[in-house]
Amino acid sequence: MFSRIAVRNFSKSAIMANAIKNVTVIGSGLMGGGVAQTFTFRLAAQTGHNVVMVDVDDGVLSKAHERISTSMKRVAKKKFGDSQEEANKFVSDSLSRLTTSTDSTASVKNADLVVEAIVENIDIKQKLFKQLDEAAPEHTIFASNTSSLSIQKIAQNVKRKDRFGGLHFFNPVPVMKLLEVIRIPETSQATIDSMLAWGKAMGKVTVQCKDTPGFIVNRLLVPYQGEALRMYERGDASIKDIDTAMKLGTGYPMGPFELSDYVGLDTLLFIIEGWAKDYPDEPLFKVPESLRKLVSEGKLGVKSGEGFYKYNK
Ligand SMILES: CC(=O)CC(=O)SCCNC(=O)CCNC(=O)[C@H](O)C(C)(C)COP(=O)(O)OP(=O)(O)OC[C@H]1O[C@@H](n2cnc3c(N)ncnc32)[C@H](O)[C@@H]1OP(=O)(O)O
Ligand SMILES: NC(=O)C1=CN([C@@H]2O[C@H](COP(=O)(O)OP(=O)(O)OC[C@H]3O[C@@H](n4cnc5c(N)ncnc54)[C@H](O)[C@@H]3O)[C@@H](O)[C@H]2O)C=CC1
Repeated sequence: MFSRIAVRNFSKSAIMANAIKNVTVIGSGLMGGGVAQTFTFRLAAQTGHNVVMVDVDDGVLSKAHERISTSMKRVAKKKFGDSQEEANKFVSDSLSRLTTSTDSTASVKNADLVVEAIVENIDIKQKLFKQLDEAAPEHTIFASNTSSLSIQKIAQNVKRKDRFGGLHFFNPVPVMKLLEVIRIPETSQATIDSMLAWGKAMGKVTVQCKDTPGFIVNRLLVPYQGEALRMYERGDASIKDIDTAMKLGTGYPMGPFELSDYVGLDTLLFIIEGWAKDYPDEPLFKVPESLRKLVSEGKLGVKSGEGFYKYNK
């Protein structure tokens, strides 16, 4: 009985995921590159899908493509250890379904799903989606990977609000199993079902959430990171000891300072500043001064070579 239900559920999601043949990922930095990598890897097993990876910066696109290609070769070597021929075929078949573009509007002309992962700026996201709304076919589903902005605000200038939602991935995307699926009041059930099915087809475990600040994970995680910074600022414990305590005391893979460096201190500051502005009475959204100082000094974490810790670039 259980297995019959499972089979029925699987085939329902497989059918819905199958309706999505062409996916466009806009923004190919840390997150978009990871999203495109995940989609390309999964698509290799499901013929007929195509991924377009878009960025305004040609250099970012070539780097992302190179990273995907290197990872793909590594995976192929593991998968087809003794057959170089099969490994090469796997890599070339997969990469033949991945194209790159610097033209956002042209890239959505055949898209069934668009995942936006551009800079965390409401004006730029709104402007992009307005252009995409005019260029994409009527059935295309739009999703934002925003960490902290309101999906409703991002969708403000878009007519297809019933085909708009959030698909929030986690860093590093190919490794982290979770995908948050976010609805706005106008999002249709068919859109949510397609997004859930797509997430599952991409190997993710999905959870659903309303369009509230930080959705599930960041609403809990960002205040925790803020509290760790305030604990350090008060002099209650050192950065290293707080990280050690949370790793060994709770089993987290990274302590709050390591994780902040990993996510990017500029990204973290941007999230907290935005919420502090919108919710001035919420003490958990207060901006920690030590965070502001590091960002003003250009110390952004792993990506800049220094944050709370130093890294070899
Ligand atoms: C800000 C937001 O909006 C939301 C967010 O993203 S919040 C941040 C969420 N992310 C986290 O909390 C990450 C916490 N950290 C971790 O889970 C782990 O430390 C980690 C997965 C990053 C690294 O784990 P680790 O075991 O120390 O790393 P490592 O042994 O190097 O790698 C494990 C595997 O992951 C792979 N991997 C690691 N980083 C990767 C990346 N960036 N891309 C692709 N693969 C990666 C490695 O290749 C390795 O694969 P194999 O086992 O096939 O060789
Ligand atoms: N950094 C993180 O850990 C996470 C970030 N996010 C969200 O993902 C989104 C992207 O973040 P990151 O990848 O970290 O940023 P990033 O800075 O690494 O990448 C953003 C990319 O978007 C490109 N871009 C900017 N404007 C564009 C436009 N109009 N059209 C096409 N490309 C454009 C930039 O050239 C850059 O390559 C943000 O909304 C962020 O909040 C979500 C989960 C985790």
